[in-house]
Amino acid sequence: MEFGFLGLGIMGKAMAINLLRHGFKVTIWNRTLSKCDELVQHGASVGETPATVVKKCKYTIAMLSDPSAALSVVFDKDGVLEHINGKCYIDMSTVDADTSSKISETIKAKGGYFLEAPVSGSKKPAEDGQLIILAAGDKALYDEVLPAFDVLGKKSFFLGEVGNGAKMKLVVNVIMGSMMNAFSEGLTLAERSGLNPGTLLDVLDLGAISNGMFKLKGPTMLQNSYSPAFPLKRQQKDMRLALALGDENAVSMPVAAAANEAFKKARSMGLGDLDFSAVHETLKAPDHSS
Ligand SMILES: NC(=O)C1=CN([C@@H]2O[C@H](COP(=O)(O)OP(=O)(O)OC[C@H]3O[C@@H](n4cnc5c(N)ncnc54)[C@H](OP(=O)(O)O)[C@@H]3O)[C@@H](O)[C@H]2O)C=CC1
Ligand SMILES: O=CCCC(=O)O
Repeated sequence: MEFGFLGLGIMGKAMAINLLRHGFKVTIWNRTLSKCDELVQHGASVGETPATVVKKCKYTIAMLSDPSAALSVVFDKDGVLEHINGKCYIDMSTVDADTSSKISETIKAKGGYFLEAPVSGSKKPAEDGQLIILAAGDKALYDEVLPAFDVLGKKSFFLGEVGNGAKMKLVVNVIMGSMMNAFSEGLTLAERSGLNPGTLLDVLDLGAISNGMFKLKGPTMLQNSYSPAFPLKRQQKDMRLALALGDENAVSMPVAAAANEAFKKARSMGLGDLDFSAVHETLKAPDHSS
């Protein structure tokens, strides 16, 4: 099975390498061409534009930063639409439902097939083929590409009409972003009140709120180490999109709104390219209270 792959950032690179390792043929494209070099070593071919990739491959996956990138790669000159007739496009980027629907409707109107399939799980699960895939759209296409999803993920969900995958992903990430802020406040409170925050991690891990994120990020946060697995600017994008979904559905989300403010503050401090756990740094501003 041959796949096109557009977008070789943290996630796209790991996912495309995984497909190559499992015997899929992969033709790649990335806006910054130099990022293709490493994948060529793994056996990938390079397409000059998104249009040439789609022309060559029956199936093309995209893993792009945000709604504006997802739209640009489809609608701009030399974009996906130019050769989409009869071809299949699977957008795994985290975007809002409106963006996904706009892409879907246009692709279908031009004779193509569309599936949205955002993922839960970060850099390591992407490297290990342990993502959780939240697909929606064309069910026949979903069934066709399951062999690839089985390589990329540990579990795939088919959620019905286009938009449901995007919404599910945003709901998951708004919970995650809010949890990260509560966790960060707790670590800081432990430290400032004279407790050993390492012991707090052990206590948390034994109780009802033990979870993978605390386990993975806690030790590195205590070392002020924020090598990006999930860049903070992407988490803030997801908070923004999830809050907009809350607006549309008249859901009051004060916890998420406060978490979003913390991520915005972190971005304003120049931390956007670090891991989203760097929101922890916002609590370290000088304290003039005493
Ligand atoms: N990192 C993570 O843990 C997870 C991320 N996600 C989601 O996956 C997607 C990718 O994330 P991630 O890999 O971390 O992000 P990165 O910032 O590492 O990669 C972003 C990718 O988008 C490309 N891109 C950005 N703007 C444009 C544009 N205007 N036109 C064309 N290409 C563009 C970049 O190209 P270039 O190299 O030229 O900049 C790069 O390939 C995002 O939607 C994110 O929310 C989902 C689950 C986990
Ligand atoms: O969108 C990014 C999600 C990161 C994760 O699920 O760990």
